[in-house]
Amino acid sequence: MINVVSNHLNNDSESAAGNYWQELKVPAMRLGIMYVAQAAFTFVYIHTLSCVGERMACQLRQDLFSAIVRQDIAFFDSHRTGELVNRLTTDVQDFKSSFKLCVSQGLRSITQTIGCMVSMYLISPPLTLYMATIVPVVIGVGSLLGKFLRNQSRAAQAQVAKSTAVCDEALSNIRTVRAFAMEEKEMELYAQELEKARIMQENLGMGIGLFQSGANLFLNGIVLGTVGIGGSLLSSGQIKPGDLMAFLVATQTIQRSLAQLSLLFGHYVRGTSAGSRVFEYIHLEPSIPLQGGKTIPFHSLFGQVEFKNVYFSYPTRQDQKVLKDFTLTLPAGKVVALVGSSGGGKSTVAALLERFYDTDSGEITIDGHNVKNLDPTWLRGRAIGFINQEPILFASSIIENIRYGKPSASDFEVMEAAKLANADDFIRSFPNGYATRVGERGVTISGGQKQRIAIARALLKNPSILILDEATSALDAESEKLVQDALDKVAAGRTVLIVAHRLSTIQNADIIAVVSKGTIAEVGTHKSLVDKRGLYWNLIRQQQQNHSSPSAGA
Ligand SMILES: Nc1ncnc2c1ncn2[C@@H]1O[C@H](COP(=O)(O)OP(=O)(O)OP(=O)(O)O)[C@@H](O)[C@H]1O
Repeated sequence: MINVVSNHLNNDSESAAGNYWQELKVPAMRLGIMYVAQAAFTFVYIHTLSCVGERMACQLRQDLFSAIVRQDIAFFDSHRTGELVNRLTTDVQDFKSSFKLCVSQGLRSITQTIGCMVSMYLISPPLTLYMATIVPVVIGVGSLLGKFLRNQSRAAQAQVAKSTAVCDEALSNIRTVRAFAMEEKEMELYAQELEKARIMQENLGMGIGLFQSGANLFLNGIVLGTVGIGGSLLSSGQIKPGDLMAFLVATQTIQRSLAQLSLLFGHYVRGTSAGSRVFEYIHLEPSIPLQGGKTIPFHSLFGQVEFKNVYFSYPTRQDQKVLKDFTLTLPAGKVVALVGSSGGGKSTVAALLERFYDTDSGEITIDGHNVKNLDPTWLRGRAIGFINQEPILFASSIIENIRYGKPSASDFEVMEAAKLANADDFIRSFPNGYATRVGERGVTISGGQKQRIAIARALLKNPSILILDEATSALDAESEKLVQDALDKVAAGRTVLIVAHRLSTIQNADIIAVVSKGTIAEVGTHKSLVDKRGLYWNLIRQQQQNHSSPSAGA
């Protein structure tokens, strides 16, 4: 009996469950489809936003880097590397994060607010009008405060960049820091700059916090105001209780959305000020463009250089006239050496020929063409070779460092250039030969070896005009002979401008010009200048005394 009842009951409950399932099947499936669609939308939305953000950051970094690299040398005289790197990294990152956050959360809050406003208007136009008059006040106050906080944010970000610059400088020059036992001092300096940044960021945080708490108070006031005005409309029968309830729910949703927006405000402030720091350089036009202008065909380029009444001050130090009425001719195919006391302006002459800067007045011509009318990329990339004898090597292989002189050069051409520069033997003596990687600043090879790699690099370019900015640091006798020998080979058949610091190396120059206080004081050959017993003769005597004094003392 019990079994029968229980079977019956079971049959009953099974059929009830069956009916129940039949009724629920369609809505449950709809709900399931909705959940899957929601998951799919969430995925598409997050993925799309992430793609847009990353592509934007990547593009911004590319644009910013190419804008920075294009800037005048004067720009780099007044901006520290660390600050520039900070814009490329931290500022772009801040801009991207704020953009993603503001778009994802801001869009939701704004659509929620608009949607609720519409339904509120449908419920009660007078109450909605009251709401609508208050929202512009919030926006107005927000914009004013936003402007103030954006300036604060910009200042704080600039300070962060300054601290990064201190850190960058110390790490880039770690050998000097170590040699002078300045680690503690550098740590202190960095800590000081960081501390300033921390205070500025905290003040900014306080400003944003004050704005948010004020906005919250204000928004809660709106809800209270709605209750008050709604109550009076209710008592006068202008609104039904159910509608007032619905209106209040919508008001609270708006309040939550606007509170969410006020939270986003801090990110918006940081993002826009980071963005303006990024775009400031992207929109900055250099005064000396990289491209544009005439080129002289290789076969008709003789390399006669003339400086005519050149006056020049560095843009960062306008009040100091570095060159004054500087006039000098470098005949085609001849070697001209600039000598003179330190700070006289010799390296400046070389920098002007490379058009790192433009003259204030006067002109510099190559085969009669003003360098201002020549294509700067052609001028620096093809016409002029620059060998700084304290060269910087890139953190890559030796072969790539030499190929920097002509990216299209074959391995054979690179090796031929290295042979001419007396570099092939020492490069092959390394276990990895030409594939040997040199350190970040080429620190894994000696000074003389670095110089010969730099000479090979310039040789590969095969320029008509060569500038040799002589090293101030002396090499040992053997190394110096190898370097000098390589230089003699590389100089043959070209117009050469030597910025000389040691007079012993330039006695055979065709012309020696003594630069003093930004002008040519004497010019002639070694013999004629020695016979003259003037400034050049004095310089030689000074150097001889300097060289002989240590041995005299010994
Ligand atoms: N980038 C720069 N910005 C501002 N002033 C500079 C810059 N480079 C050099 N100067 C200044 O210009 C003057 C000439 O410098 P320059 O390097 O041309 O002299 P130099 O004769 O080559 O000296 P040295 O023999 O010591 O290398 C110096 O007073 C120097 O301080």
